[in-house]
Amino acid sequence: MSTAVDASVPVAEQEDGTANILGGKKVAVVFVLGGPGSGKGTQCSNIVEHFGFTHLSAGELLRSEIKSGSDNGTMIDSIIKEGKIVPSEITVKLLQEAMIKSENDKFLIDGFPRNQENRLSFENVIKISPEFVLFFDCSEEEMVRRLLGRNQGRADDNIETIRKRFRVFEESSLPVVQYYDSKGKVKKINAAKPIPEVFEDVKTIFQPYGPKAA
Ligand SMILES: Nc1ncnc2c1ncn2[C@@H]1O[C@H](COP(=O)(O)OP(=O)(O)O)[C@@H](O)[C@H]1O
Ligand SMILES: Nc1ccn([C@@H]2O[C@H](COP(=O)(O)OP(=O)(O)O)[C@@H](O)[C@H]2O)c(=O)n1
Ligand SMILES: [Mg+2]
Repeated sequence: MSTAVDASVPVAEQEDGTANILGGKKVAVVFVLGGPGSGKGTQCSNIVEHFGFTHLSAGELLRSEIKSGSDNGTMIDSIIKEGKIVPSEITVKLLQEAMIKSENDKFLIDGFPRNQENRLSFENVIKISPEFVLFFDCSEEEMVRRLLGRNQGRADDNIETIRKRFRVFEESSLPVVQYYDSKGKVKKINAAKPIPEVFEDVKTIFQPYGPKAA
């Protein structure tokens, strides 16, 4: 594994004194938040392509854990079908393993932290503070439309679970956004626009981190 520090990555000085070192390398983390269907995964793919980040979707990591038949799989599956949030120790461990395994030093962490427990667990275990939080703002009406049209065969993309996910987002995830906002770390994007227009706004934010290395 490369331990070189890429001086071109403007890793922010952290006011809490964390060094943002993981497995011997200095890393930059961006948390990507927004309601279900706001376009987090779609825009993360664009950011990977243009700015060379590694995309880690907490939801994808949990779904792989179910598919792998791990001990926790059945429990994770029922929590996701209920639209609830999986215990942080499971999700943080999956994120930590993926970050250590990666050669990259810039990570988009999509759909995490989804509650204050997620946030504190990441802070305590991984000890990395995000450069900033990218927040996709979109109406529920538009998000429902997108989720019902997503067609990825997801067990949680049905109207009953979608309603539950919206409530969890409001009650548990928005307080995390507010927490980071109080620290001046939130970059809010109007996610209701068409995909290319949203990406124009995203690009402006990521300009200091790119372009992707050849
Ligand atoms: N700006 C947009 N306008 C219209 N549809 C979108 C937009 N962004 C994403 N989508 C579509 O909406 C669905 C949900 O997007 P996704 O990126 O999976 O959202 P999230 O990860 O936030 O749940 C997908 O089918 C995607 O193609
Ligand atoms: N940090 C996280 C992220 C996702 N999840 C679970 O995984 C589900 C799907 O997350 P996701 O990020 O893939 O969903 P979208 O917002 O992309 O639609 C969530 O509704 C939660 O049940 C979790 O428990 N903890
Ligand atoms: Mg997603």
